[in-house]
Amino acid sequence: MSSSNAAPLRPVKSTGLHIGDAAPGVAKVDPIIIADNVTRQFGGLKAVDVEHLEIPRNAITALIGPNGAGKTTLFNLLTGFDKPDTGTWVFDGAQLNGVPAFKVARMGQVRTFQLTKALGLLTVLENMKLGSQKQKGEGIFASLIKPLWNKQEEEIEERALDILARFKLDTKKDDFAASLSGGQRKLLEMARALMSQPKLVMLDEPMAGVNPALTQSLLEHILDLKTQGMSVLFVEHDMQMVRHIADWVVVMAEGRVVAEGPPEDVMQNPAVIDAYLGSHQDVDLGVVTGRVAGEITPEVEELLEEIDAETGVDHAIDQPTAAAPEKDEDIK
Ligand SMILES: Nc1ncnc2c1ncn2[C@@H]1O[C@H](COP(=O)(O)OP(=O)(O)OP(=O)(O)O)[C@@H](O)[C@H]1O
Repeated sequence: MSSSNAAPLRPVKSTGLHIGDAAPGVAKVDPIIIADNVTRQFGGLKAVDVEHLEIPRNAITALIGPNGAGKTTLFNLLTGFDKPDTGTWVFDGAQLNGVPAFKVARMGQVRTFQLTKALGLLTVLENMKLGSQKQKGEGIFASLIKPLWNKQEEEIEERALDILARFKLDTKKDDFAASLSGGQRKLLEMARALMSQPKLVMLDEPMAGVNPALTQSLLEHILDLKTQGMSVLFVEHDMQMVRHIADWVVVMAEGRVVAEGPPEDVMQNPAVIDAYLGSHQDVDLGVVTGRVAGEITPEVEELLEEIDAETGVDHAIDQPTAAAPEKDEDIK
């Protein structure tokens, strides 16, 4: 699956990811991350207390849980941006605890970052180039051999332009990143992460602040990562998105993993429903975004009306629509 011009399809879910009953800490058939006894304490508060967790390879895993559950802290630990009090974890066969963030990224585990003010002052293309790893010209000896880094520079630019075209950002390549809309920034953050040719992409709330006009496109790109052989781990509060694209869901509460399993199972768990799902839990986001054919139930209509009221955009409800809306009408 590639561009948003593709006919709307239900995402192909990966199944058979685990061994035995789906319960917290369950073993995976082919894990890309295996974590053990990872804890992180802030004063008297144990923000993360994960006994055992395996993240499946070449699948899309959602990390959900209420505010303060420890999701971001766990992300920070796994990516080397914070140090645990205890614990070990292996990424793609290599011990990663204690490895600093830049090395973690070089080993193929990247996370997206919000565009900071400083990065906003660089162009879209410059941002992309910064995302690439192992630049030969960075070494002292290599930097003296001009043809070597010239060639590499060309390769990096070519890859950047190719990825930008996929994300429909190629026409913006010379614009300052700060001039992009909120949704386009989210696309750039993801595009930049792909510059390092990662094995695992970690996304922190990819849908936060994104208008429904760009939701479909973002979903397609995340699904596309799996098609290309990558693994995805994302934190998200939008349960429709989780239900729609996640192959596996890990639920955290008070630092611990309290449930895990395929989304349809986890979301039938009454405790999970009560604690974590919003008022629109029965609405299929795919139908709302026009990605999949589906009944326009009163709930879907209600959600569309809410979205329209918030954005001032009139969403036609002829379902399904084949192409993603061209215009990005982000909420600011
Ligand atoms: N640097 C810090 N210093 C002190 N306490 C912290 C720090 N970082 C996180 N915490 C606390 O650790 C707990 C877990 O926070 P964390 O941000 O990981 O949760 P979360 O699940 O990502 O929440 P949210 O969904 O709101 O982003 C919270 O109680 C938070 O206040």
